[in-house]
Amino acid sequence: MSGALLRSPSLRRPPLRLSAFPSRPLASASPAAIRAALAHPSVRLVDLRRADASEEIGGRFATCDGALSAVWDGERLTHADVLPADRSTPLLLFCRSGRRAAAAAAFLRREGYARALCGGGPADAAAWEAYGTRRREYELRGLRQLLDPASHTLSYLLCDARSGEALLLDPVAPHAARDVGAAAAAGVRVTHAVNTHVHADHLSGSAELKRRVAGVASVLSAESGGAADVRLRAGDVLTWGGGARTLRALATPGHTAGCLSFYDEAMQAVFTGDALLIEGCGRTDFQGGDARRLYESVHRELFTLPPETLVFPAHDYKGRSYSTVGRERESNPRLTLPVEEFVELMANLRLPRPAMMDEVVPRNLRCGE
Ligand SMILES: N[C@@H](CCC(=O)N[C@@H](CSS)C(=O)NCC(=O)O)C(=O)O
Repeated sequence: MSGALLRSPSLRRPPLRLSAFPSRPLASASPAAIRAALAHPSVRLVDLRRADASEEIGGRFATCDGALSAVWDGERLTHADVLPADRSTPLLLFCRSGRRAAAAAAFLRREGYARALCGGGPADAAAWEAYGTRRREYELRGLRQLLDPASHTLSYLLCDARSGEALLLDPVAPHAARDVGAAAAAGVRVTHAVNTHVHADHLSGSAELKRRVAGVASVLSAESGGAADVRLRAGDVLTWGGGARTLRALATPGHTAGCLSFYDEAMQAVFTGDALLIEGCGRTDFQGGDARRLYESVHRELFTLPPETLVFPAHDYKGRSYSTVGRERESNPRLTLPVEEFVELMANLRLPRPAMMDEVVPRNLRCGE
């Protein structure tokens, strides 16, 4: 059977019951219905976009406080388990214009989320207005989020159009050509390949980028014990983009001994490596890992940032794109535990060792050489 036939909705799904849907199933809810949903104490907001400059309108990425990140692949939510298990929870879905949200809301209603509503998006001014004070705007300043599906690593291309420079955070070796191409497409050239830590699950792309682009500097923390062109310490500020752009290194050890997070205050964003993940955190069972240290450093360095700060982790295993400091501080299921319970939980995760660890850690101590 052809792929097209296999994907045909009519063959895989029961026929639609129109009575189960709003009268305009592929339109956004009315502003009044959006306001009513927002007033519900257990409503969950779901953003179906990647936090990526391609989703900006007029140079601004607009979103809503507390929104969950989820992925709509055109047919389904790729990881439905990011949603609340209780299917009676009211869900207000949004994207850029409301198109993806409308299709996803209809899908979720079929899946039993009877109160899933399409809440439009920032390109639908009437619907977006209804979100009132929950709306928030960011300048992503040319950010591109790039995924390695094999290791679920999220790399970040930060572009500075004015200087023509770009910085790559946590590049993955097999994707060096893609990353250089993404920079070229944005009209910029990579100058820095920054590693939040010595990764254990994939080979750092820093060395491969250096081979492909003259003048790239690899960056790693000094505390990691590794070698790099630039070795940073906590509190150091990495300046790039012709001097116009900065990343402040925050010490967030505990997943490994030398983990740094990078704060871009102008972007209102923090790149957390494997220290803070969306609704999770990095494991602490190798490379100088220490659960208590992780807990304390995340609470001290990250949870004290402004709550609206966007959180960009180096991994997500459920396809999510971003979170915020406020959301993680309030509801991260691990890091909201009392410290002793957190330490015990982390000691009992029983995760398998990353398959490539023995091969990649020695090389990542040299930024992938
Ligand atoms: N299965 C993967 C490794 C998965 C894993 O261990 N992820 C790490 C980050 S990469 S070292 C982690 O900290 N996970 C936390 C968690 O709760 O999952 C592989 O084989 O490479």
